[in-house]
Amino acid sequence: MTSLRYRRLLVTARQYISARTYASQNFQTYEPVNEPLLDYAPGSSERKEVEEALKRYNQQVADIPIVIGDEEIRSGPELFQVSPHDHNHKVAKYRYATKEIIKKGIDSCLKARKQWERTPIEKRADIFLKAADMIAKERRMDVVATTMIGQSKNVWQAEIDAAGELIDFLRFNVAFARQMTQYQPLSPDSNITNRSVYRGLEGFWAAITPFNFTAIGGHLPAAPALMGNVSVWKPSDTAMLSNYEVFKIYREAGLPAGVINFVPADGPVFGDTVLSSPDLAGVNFTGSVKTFKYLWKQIANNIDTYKSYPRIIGECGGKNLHFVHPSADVKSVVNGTIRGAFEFNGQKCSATSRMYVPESLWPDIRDGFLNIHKEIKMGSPLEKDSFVTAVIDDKSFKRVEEYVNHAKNNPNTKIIAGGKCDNSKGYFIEPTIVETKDPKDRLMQEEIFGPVLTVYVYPDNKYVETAELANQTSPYALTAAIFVKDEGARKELVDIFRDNAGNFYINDKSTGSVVGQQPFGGTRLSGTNEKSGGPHYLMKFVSVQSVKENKAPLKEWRYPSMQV
Ligand SMILES: NC(=O)c1ccc[n+]([C@@H]2O[C@H](COP(=O)([O-])OP(=O)(O)OC[C@H]3O[C@@H](n4cnc5c(N)ncnc54)[C@H](O)[C@@H]3O)[C@@H](O)[C@H]2O)c1
Ligand SMILES: N[C@@H](CCC=O)C(=O)O
Repeated sequence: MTSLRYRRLLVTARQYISARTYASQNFQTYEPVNEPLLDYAPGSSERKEVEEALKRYNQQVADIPIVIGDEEIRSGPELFQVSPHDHNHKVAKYRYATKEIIKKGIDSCLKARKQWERTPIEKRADIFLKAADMIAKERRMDVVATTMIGQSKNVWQAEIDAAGELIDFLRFNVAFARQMTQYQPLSPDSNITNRSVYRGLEGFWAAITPFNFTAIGGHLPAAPALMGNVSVWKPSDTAMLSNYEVFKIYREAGLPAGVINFVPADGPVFGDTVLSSPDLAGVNFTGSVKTFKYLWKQIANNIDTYKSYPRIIGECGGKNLHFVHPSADVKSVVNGTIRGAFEFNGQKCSATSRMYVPESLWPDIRDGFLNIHKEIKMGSPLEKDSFVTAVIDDKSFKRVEEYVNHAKNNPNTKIIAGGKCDNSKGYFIEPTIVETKDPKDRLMQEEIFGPVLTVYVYPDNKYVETAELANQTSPYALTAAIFVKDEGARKELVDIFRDNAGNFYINDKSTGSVVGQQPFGGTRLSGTNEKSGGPHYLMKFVSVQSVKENKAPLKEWRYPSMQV
């Protein structure tokens, strides 16, 4: 049997086992495993299925409604989501909710809240386990194909995101919810029972989601819902198609109307409306620092209008680094950096964006980069050998192009590979590698969110000073990676970068966190670091009530010390 066939059989067997896990376990015993990924090799059944799904979605312009409770609303001017790799191709039509419609969404949440919050967690968990199961099986190709044509991920990247990661979020959260709610306080007096009641929050959540991960789109409203909360979900304009598929799956899995309301809207109109509601319970946001700071300031401005203190979660950008020590393994550095910097065109919050390389290794690392760079194919995600595709939209294209032009025109920077930008058909930016003489150049400090990697070459004997400089260069602290074999240097570098990254990698790339394995989130301006994909994340969505119940009559009002 060929190793490929063997691997496929293994994947199918694992899927069967994971499906059985759902069917035969309940909330109290459910133990998830990470969803095995399909490889979509030529000739495989999944390759055929995804091609059929792509054909289906490519032949239509999906008409996406605003969904409030059970009502589908299609009023207002039409807007379109296009394929980033072919911007003449419309994939979905949608409209923005007005202020009034957004308020209706809030009302719908508040109406649904009481019953949902009182629904036993086992029942809520069942719905999300069913949704995970549907995504793992009959709806897998829908979420993968819509992520490919709408967000321009190639099939492998779409599989990791829209299938693997989303399924994992939904399943692992169930086990995390059980672990978290198992805690009960002490009751040492036999007449007294103490208990913790894990309540969803009063009011509603605003789930505001980014374009770059379908999984994050689906996760941000689902996690609060699992814990008994309700939300208005504002998807990103450029991830509308895949996010609507996910929303429909939740409803088909049994999520009651109004628990999550699907509300496409203009960002600021949505923000201003939800943040001025007295019933705001919290904001679950992932996106840019600029938007997050705006939301935080608005909440501060409105603090006197709220019935409670809104909880604020914000997972934002990064300026993630690879720090290479002279003892590093060159091949790992080269392969890890190409993946880290250019997967999904650098549009990952964790993308490798700056790099520090010792002089002694730079010739080999540079040659390694240039050799791979010649082989990288940039093109449509529907062509199976495209590694780099198009950035998400015109705004993004212009922003990244501006950074590339800076690299071209600045005396301290030199482009050593890539540098071409072409938006005639799609928003294509070549994977670009820049060498800089200035370690504080803006290319080393600012989030670019595109396929641009900047390298600073340092003298080998200055690795401690250079690492300290790297730690202080950017306001972000999301992910960082060190490549080092020398044990003493490893310890020094781990210490220097301790506050520099919420997710830290040793001899591995700065991207690719897996639910349940590397809980994710950054510090400094990168976010509030709630660690999605880990057990502590769900704590944000519960408001614990401590209950003391006394079975003995209260016989005395005097203190023992007052007795005569
Ligand atoms: N740390 C993480 O876990 C993580 C994960 C994914 C993406 N990101 C970050 O997200 C960013 C890319 O995503 P993006 O371009 O979609 O970010 P963005 O900030 O432009 O948009 C995020 C969401 O906020 C909405 N929005 C914009 N202005 C708003 C306002 N005034 N009020 C309310 N909502 C508003 C957008 O419409 C979108 O739905 C990058 O900075 C990336 O690093 C972080
Ligand atoms: N989980 C992702 C980060 C998501 C941000 O865009 C990773 O680590 O690659």
